[in-house]
Amino acid sequence: MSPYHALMPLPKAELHLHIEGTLEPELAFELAARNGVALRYPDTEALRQAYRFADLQSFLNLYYELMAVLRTERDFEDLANAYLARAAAQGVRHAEIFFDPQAHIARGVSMGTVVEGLWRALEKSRQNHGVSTRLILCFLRDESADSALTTLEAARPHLDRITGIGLDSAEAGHPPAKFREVYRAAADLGLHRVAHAGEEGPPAYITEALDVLGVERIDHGLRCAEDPALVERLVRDRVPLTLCPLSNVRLRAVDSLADHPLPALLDAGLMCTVNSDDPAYFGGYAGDNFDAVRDTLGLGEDRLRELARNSFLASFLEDDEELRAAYLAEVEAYVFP
Ligand code: HPA
Ligand SMILES: [Zn+2]
Repeated sequence: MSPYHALMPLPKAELHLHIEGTLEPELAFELAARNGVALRYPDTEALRQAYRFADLQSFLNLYYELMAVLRTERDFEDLANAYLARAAAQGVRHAEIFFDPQAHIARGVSMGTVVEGLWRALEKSRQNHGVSTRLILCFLRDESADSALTTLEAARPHLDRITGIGLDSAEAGHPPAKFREVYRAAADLGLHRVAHAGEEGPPAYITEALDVLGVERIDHGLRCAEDPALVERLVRDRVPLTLCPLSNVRLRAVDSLADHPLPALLDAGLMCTVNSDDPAYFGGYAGDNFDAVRDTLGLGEDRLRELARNSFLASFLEDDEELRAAYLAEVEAYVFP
């Protein structure tokens, strides 16, 4: 990775971050010991050796397995605080954080434990870490549409903590339209809507997420590059893409970082952002992703500043436009080293 971390202080918002994907091996072992959960790896080094993925599914298998260590409110609080501290050290000023409640409920951990545990860290995040936050509840697209509706129902007592909904997990074979009803219900509740689309799934899933689910941002969206008419639409409507370059390399969505379409997507006029996805698994947090695209894709200062600006413009900060304006001013004032 980057020989030096020049872009760590560039102010940025992180818009594509799965909190369960920030579980570092050290914390996984600490929580396993605290909760008496057995892991099938002898130590952190052995666990790290398992971080070689052939595709999205092979990653998801380990991601869901390790969640077994998360059991109490305190565990979720500790997980979020560890992420926020690392993110702050990499210039993240605002984080919109995904969580996967179905994966926890299936293990007997309640929605309340997850949301209230995360909230303990999030409500003090500006004081403790200098990072503002939002929480986005994701539905697992390889579970049923009914399960998503039940999950939204379970979240109702906690909606004052939740800004929006998303859609993640195994994409291929699980088109966005499967979740039409729960997205309609979430819209009626005044929730923001995003969805993973075009990571492993085809460009048509991006179109469907926009047309059927009414999403405001596309998570990943990488494969839009295969459909020029879709790119034209995304440019015209200024639909933000939350790209995750290091994730794409680790999950083999691209052959190498040098082959990543980010420069071409920016040149096409798309509203791109750069994010970390599951940083404990993919080799880097937000600043690491910025450093990597600068070093490997040769993005210049104008493009890097544009990415940082886009991250705040695409964030769900419409309830605090003053804060968004302050962040945008920080981006414009930033002096590159
Ligand atoms: O990169 C991802 N893609 C889909 N689902 C996910 N859940 C966690 N990370 C991911
Ligand atoms: Zn993701």
